[in-house]
Amino acid sequence: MRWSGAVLAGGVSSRFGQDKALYIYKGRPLIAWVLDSMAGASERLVIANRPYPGLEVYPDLWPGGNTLSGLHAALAHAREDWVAVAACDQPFLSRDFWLFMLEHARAGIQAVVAVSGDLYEPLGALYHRSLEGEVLRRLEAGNLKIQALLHDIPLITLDKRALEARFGSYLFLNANRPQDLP
Ligand SMILES: Nc1nc2c(ncn2[C@@H]2O[C@H](COP(=O)(O)OP(=O)(O)OP(=O)(O)O)[C@@H](O)[C@H]2O)c(=O)[nH]1
Repeated sequence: MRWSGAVLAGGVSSRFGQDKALYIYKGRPLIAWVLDSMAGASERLVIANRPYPGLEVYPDLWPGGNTLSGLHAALAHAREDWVAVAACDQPFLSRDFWLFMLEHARAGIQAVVAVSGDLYEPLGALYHRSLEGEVLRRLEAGNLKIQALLHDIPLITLDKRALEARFGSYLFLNANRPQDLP
């Protein structure tokens, strides 16, 4: 199956103190690790509101809605039906992880997402392009919570602990601050 990859990098890294997408971790920018995990995608988009030289950058189309703006732009710019969406600060996502997620994508659902208790992992998840309209409606209404969006749509959930056991305990780690990185 063909799929698009989208890395959200339109945040302001206020907790990190510098543009975290470009922070050098184990010799490479954080965003490079995330893009590498999407090597199997037919396209890899960076969703941001500033240029990243050498990368295909697409802007938010409805700015001001935090990660929901990024998700909306990812779905709007992607050319494949299924879109792998990650944050720029998730260096432990992997190719095998995305392939496993894609195995669960099927007709009639709009997302494949890890869950722990009643908390979803909205970044490091697959979304169907058909969600674009619903996401836009929520942006227009100021209803920016991705947890609420996921609660309201047909989706497949995968157990977060089981995914971490299989793909690494840091799988979903996102670095809000440099010291969050192992
Ligand atoms: N395209 C886009 N991406 C966003 C937006 N807001 C946050 N992101 C991205 O979404 C991911 C998760 O957001 P946060 O961890 O809160 O990142 P951040 O906003 O840069 O960091 P803080 O300022 O410390 O909250 C990061 O990869 C951000 O770059 C936005 O408005 N548009």
